[in-house]
Amino acid sequence: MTMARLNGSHNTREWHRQTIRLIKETLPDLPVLLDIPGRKIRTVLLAHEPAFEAGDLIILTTDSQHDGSIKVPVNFDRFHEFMMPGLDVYADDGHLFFLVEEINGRDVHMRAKVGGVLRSRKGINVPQARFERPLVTRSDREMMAFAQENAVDYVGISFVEGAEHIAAIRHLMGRVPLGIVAKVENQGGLDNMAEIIGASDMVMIDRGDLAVETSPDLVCLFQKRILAAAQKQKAPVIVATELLNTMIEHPYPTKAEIGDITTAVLDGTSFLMLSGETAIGCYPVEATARLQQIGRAVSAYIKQNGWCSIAHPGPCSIYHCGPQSDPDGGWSLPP
Ligand SMILES: Nc1ncnc2c1ncn2[C@@H]1O[C@H](COP(=O)(O)OP(=O)(O)OP(=O)(O)O)[C@@H](O)[C@H]1O
Ligand SMILES: CC(=O)C(=O)O
Repeated sequence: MTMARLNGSHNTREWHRQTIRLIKETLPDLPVLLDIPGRKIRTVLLAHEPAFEAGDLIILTTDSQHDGSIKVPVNFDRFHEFMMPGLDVYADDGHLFFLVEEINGRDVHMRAKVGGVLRSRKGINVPQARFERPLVTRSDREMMAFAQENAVDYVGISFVEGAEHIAAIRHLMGRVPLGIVAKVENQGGLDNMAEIIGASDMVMIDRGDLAVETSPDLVCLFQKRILAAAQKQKAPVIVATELLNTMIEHPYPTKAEIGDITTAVLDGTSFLMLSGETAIGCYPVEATARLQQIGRAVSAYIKQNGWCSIAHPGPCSIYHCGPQSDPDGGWSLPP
């Protein structure tokens, strides 16, 4: 493992504090990346996580009194103002989707298109809506102070759509600068990828949100474009999400997942990131080892055979396989 990523949207502050301390005690040289919750809209922590069938009515609300049993609150209190009948709403990286039928005060009535369970703190995406949210929220400020207090190395910033957002985050950091990982996860991020790459310290291709916000069918091509743009600027990139998704439940990956990792390495990714596999999966250790094994094997083959679509391939390990890496494969992290 060459970097540990913690997601500030899950678990408690105390859990994060203790986990950061544990990482620093155990692996003092391992960089820590903390994702700041940012502008991503999510369900809140629910006492009741509703299960439903296709065709059932589900109500999202900005009335925080609810607990999920009748209505499901979301963490953006103006959400209802941007909703209208006919909009598509996606939840949980697009695994669940709904059609808005009616807005009633703070409640958004939606018809489920597929069955499932709407769980706590799952992302809510409405690609057709343009939410007016400040670049930096109150919870971002608190989380940034927490990141600085706990001396993490990088913060991950969601839904970056331009250099202005990165500048606002740098300003917020003041005298305690941390590395900034810009998460490219919507059309705005794609449109402005060159300036985002230039302004940040590293870019993350967040395939979960990016797929829902744009097109799941084209996300692999978007990944290639971002990787090519980053190589032009010699900037490091993290490819994230579903690399070994079946290993959440099974001890072995599919050939398609191995192919996905191979493509990312061939296209010059600097880091490969697991998320659900290690956050909630049954095989976190196996998934981590397997990712490293595949990355190393692919990098070694590329090197031996001089067969690669990029100029300077380097060996690969988890989170780490850089075209711009040194001859031993050690990616030098920006100070
Ligand atoms: N502590 C946790 N408790 C429950 N589920 C979690 C926890 N941490 C992560 N998950 C789940 O694991 C999966 C992958 O986690 P990931 O960190 O990618 O979160 P996410 O909610 O998709 O947010 P992001 O878009 O910022 O990555 C998601 O389905 C997430 O809900
Ligand atoms: C990792 C992440 O934030 C995503 O895939 O959306």
